[in-house]
Amino acid sequence: MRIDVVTIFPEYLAPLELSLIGKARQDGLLDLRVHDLRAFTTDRHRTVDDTPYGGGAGMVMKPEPWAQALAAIAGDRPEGAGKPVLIVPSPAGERFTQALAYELAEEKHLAFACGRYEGIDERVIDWSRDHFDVRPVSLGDYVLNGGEVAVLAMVEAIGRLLPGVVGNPESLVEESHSDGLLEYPVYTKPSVWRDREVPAVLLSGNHGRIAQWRRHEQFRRTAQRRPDLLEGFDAGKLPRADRTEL
Ligand SMILES: N#Cc1c(-c2ccc3ccn(Cc4ccc(CN5CCCCC5)cc4)c3c2)n[nH]c1N
Repeated sequence: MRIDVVTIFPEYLAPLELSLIGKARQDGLLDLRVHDLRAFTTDRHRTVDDTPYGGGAGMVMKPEPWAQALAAIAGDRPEGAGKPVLIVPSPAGERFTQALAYELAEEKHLAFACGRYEGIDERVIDWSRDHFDVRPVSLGDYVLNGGEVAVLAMVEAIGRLLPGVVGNPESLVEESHSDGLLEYPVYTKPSVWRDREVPAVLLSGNHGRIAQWRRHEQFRRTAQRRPDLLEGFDAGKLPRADRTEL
């Protein structure tokens, strides 16, 4: 997969040189390119923002540098390749979820437009639709200062789903949200730590009972912390022992 990121703070994306994503880049599994938006300005002050039409606080990102940067990305593609997906982090976007991460992990080419200030001139989004499949996406219901933190999270969530990135693909199967539920609790040595014991079932070696206990813990935690995830969940799919708890 190729990923392009356009930002006025390229150094904000440095953490993507570390750990699993960094190794995926070294191994050629992920071609991640970070572009400084200011490289696409033409004035001596490398201006990327201006005052908002209609008044209001703050500044808005000028359209032309964005069009130059995005055109360079859209134009640098194999002949006949389909439109890349352009993800525009925004508080007004569709919610980023594990399901969306799986969907985007299937794409060959993603681009991310990291806005700052009060956002990007809306005409850029409209113009981009001729060159990209444009997806405004929100990390969550709170306001950040720009799109870079969202891109760090999204690239990690998407990148770890790519074949070969995570050592043991099994570990992708039982994580939170992969089956619509929160994950079960995990423990390691010592079996007694500061007078706290590991649940005995985990020491039993009975894999059937361990699996049942873990499934129950997923439902218990989800009901307690994220009951919204259980709305519309088909309780009929639950093992009988789980139904009483919900
Ligand atoms: N993903 C994601 C995000 C973001 C995010 C993503 C991208 C940018 C670009 C700039 N900002 C800062 C910002 C955004 C909106 C406002 C409100 N204004 C009100 C008046 C009309 C204009 C907008 C203020 C400042 C961003 C924030 N925040 N939270 C998420 N989950």
